[in-house]
Amino acid sequence: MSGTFTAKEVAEHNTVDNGLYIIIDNNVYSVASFVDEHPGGSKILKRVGGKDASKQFWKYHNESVLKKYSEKLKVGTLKEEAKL
Ligand code: HEM
Repeated sequence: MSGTFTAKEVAEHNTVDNGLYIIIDNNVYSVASFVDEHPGGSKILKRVGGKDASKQFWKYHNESVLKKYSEKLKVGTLKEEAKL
């Protein structure tokens, strides 16, 4: 599954029930299936649902985490002109 999302569309997916999308750089991830296994906890992920979490992500992780989980969690990319 892969698509292009506006920031507004991502913002609509801000709960586990509707996919819990988060933006990291220009990519969109659906972390609903992952929240319960997130080593950093589910709470912190739910808090950034529907938002750009790039800053928080890079504070706690490195590129290898994205490499490992992208295939499973990435649902698309952010529409460039719609970036907040
Ligand atoms: C696609 C999204 C994410 C994935 C796949 C992911 C994955 C992981 C993994 C695998 C770890 C274990 C440590 C490591 O291997 O580096 C971890 C730890 C952690 N993550 Fe995430 N994470 C994601 C998003 C986020 C976001 C958006 C935040 C903050 C808002 C966050 C906060 C943390 C914290 C605080 C830890 C614990 C760090 C520690 O104990 O040292 N994560 N995450």
